[in-house]
Amino acid sequence: MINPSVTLAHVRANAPLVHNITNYVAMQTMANVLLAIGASPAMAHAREEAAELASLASALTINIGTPSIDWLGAMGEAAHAANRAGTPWVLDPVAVGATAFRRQAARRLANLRPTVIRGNASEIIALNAVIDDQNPTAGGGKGVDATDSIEHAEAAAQQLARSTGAIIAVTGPRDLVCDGEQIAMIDNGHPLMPRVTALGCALTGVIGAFLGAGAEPFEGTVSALAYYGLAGQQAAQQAQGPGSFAVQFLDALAAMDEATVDREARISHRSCKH
Ligand SMILES: Nc1ncnc2c1ncn2[C@@H]1O[C@H](COP(=O)(O)OP(=O)(O)O)[C@@H](O)[C@H]1O
Ligand SMILES: Cc1ncsc1CCOP(=O)(O)O
Ligand SMILES: [Mg+2]
Repeated sequence: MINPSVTLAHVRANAPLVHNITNYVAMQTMANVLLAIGASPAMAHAREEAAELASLASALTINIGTPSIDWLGAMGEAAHAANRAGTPWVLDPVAVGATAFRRQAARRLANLRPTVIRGNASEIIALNAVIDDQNPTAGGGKGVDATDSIEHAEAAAQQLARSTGAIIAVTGPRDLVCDGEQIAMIDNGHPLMPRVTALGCALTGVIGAFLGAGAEPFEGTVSALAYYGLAGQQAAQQAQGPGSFAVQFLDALAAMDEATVDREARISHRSCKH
């Protein structure tokens, strides 16, 4: 039985420092989302300081949305520092199927033992293909957007969990979390969420905050997804479209009543099929 409110309460009480090496598009949205949930965000991608900051933080997130060679060096050093410090870290393989450069970057990072990997269905299918040395074009995706269904990504998520040792979170109209043995499905969320850029990237930060507040990785990831989706549902009730939704969404994350999360989280659990 997962109680999403427990970790939300820990985040609010402890304000974990979350170090993010994220993309130019997501930086401000992600920082605002982390502040709204009660965490303390820090964005830092210089190679000169990435490892030092990662070893101070409660959690690290690494996102390849706008990659460059310099940033990749910082990402690798930060991931190693997090591993040395026993700090949880989350990988967001944005648009990994799109280019050879992203495939190479994501393969290197996924092999550095991330605690959680979160992506949309197409990203998880593509990353699994990369790690498994399959056809590099496996997994559709249109740039940063998904073209595959969650159901279609289930086998890839399971295989990727087993090959990397990470918890795999696949997000979309429904969310799926897999640790290689068990699967949780989360049926919260709203169709306006993918109409605002960087809400997936910001969610990666929220997972980081939940783990940084001490949650066990599988439970913490499921809890973060349920809370986030529920905030999307609440925001949509007030919104006129994507613009006002973005504003309402921050307010909904901040105002979320902890008992409401436990009551309205739609989480189901089962074993993996194979
Ligand atoms: N069609 C949808 N209906 C409900 N929730 C959605 C939908 N698409 C995405 N979401 C939610 O939006 C958030 C970001 O997920 P997603 O759009 O898959 O990430 P990304 O931006 O990385 O592709 C998640 O909380 C997910 O549940
Ligand atoms: C549009 C875009 N281009 C490069 S990164 C990025 C943001 C992607 O954000 P998300 O994966 O949360 O939609
Ligand atoms: Mg994304």
